[in-house]
Amino acid sequence: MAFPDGFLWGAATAAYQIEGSPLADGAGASIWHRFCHTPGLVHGGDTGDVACDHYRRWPEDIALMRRLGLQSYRFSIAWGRVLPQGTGTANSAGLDFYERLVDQLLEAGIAPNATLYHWDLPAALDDRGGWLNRDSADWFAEYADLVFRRLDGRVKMWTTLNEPWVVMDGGYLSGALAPGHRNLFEAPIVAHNLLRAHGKAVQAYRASGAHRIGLVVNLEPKYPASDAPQDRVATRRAHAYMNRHFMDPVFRGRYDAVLVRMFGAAWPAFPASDLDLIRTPIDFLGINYYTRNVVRDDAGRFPLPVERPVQRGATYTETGWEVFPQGLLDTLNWVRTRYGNPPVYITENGAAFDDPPVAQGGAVHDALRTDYLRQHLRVLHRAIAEGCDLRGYYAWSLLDNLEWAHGYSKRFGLVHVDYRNQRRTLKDSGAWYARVIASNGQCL
Ligand SMILES: N=[N+]=NCCCCNC(=O)[C@@H]1[C@H]2[C@H](O)[C@@H](O)[C@H](O)[C@@H](CO)[C@@H]12
Repeated sequence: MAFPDGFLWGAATAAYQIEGSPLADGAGASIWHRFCHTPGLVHGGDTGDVACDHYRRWPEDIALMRRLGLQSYRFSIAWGRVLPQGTGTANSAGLDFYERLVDQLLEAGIAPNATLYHWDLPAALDDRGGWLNRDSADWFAEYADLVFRRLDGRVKMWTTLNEPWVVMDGGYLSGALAPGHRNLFEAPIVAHNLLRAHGKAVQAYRASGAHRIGLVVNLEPKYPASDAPQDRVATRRAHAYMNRHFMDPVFRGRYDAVLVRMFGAAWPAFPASDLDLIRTPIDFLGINYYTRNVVRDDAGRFPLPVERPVQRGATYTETGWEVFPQGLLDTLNWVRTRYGNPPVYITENGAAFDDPPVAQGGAVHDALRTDYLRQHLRVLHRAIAEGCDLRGYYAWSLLDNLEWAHGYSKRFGLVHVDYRNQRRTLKDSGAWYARVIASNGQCL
């Protein structure tokens, strides 16, 4: 099932999850450095102090990307490496690191796809209120403009934010992610400032950039557990809270009324002009897809109860997510029909499984991951046939890495990392993905 000519095949990572050396060469600490170094918050007390040591081993990792035949590599830039205090004086060593990485990617024939914010807010800005401060949109635009002026042209695909929903829900409601707040009144303020920051960065790009910029969202289709009215109402609420929450303002210039009602008194009165900023047109949408959610009656409770009722006969990943490729097709058709069929890249898709250990001779027989990826790629081919403007796909992740509060206990990589000695081993799924890329999907 060949994909269209020019379909872009890649893999993705994020700075704090792979780089290590979070304070090297003048870099400023991030909220994830602080979060990991706060006892009890991350599995096993794991931190990003070393991670995959990519800050030093990036040439070796580019060689791995060449071996996979990647056409593009999605990575994120650590704001605190570039602006240690978040604003003000730039750190040339930090900019130099990303410039060298980009230049070598281009040398290898791999198109860089840079994400400006993948959750690692400079701690100095969190001390000034972080995303709760309306000034955060200006701080982000200053950072974005600095990086655009340094790298645009060599980087031709930019995304502003990675998964603002997770930043809001994990960082300010459940508290499971940095900065670990649990405050219903903070969540909509953070979401709104993230969206304003996105809009200001897009406007900054239109002033100086010459290529393409987008936004990356996590979309998770919601299905009612039954046809009972209370299950259907709960499903619509879950859909409003996660999926329409950011898509509606960015593409339609207004918030979902169901969402506003759910927050009730916790929903502030935002200036109408903010929505004009937020809906500044983008060039493409990045969708991170992992799983679906089956939703039962929430009895009107908010925040929503986080539950994933077990589906008989389904396969589940190590993060507890049901393997449900149909949800990816349903999501892509929903985006196509509700938001005017924007150009879409799958910017993350993958799974953590309990991989077998590295076998003698260096192999990792991760058949479950290969099967997960194959099922989802086959669905993409159908989505294109059904009219979705799907431009490319990035597997999550190039390397096993720091899975946030799960620490190093969950492995998503196409490449195994032995954290004791940083040895990389290409897994069977990685070798298989290389064949998919080489055949433009023909071998699926
Ligand atoms: N309720 N509920 N919801 C679950 C919704 C899933 C949200 N998590 C993600 O999408 C994260 C994304 C992240 O970019 C990457 O940095 C992470 O390593 C991967 C794997 O975890 C995924």
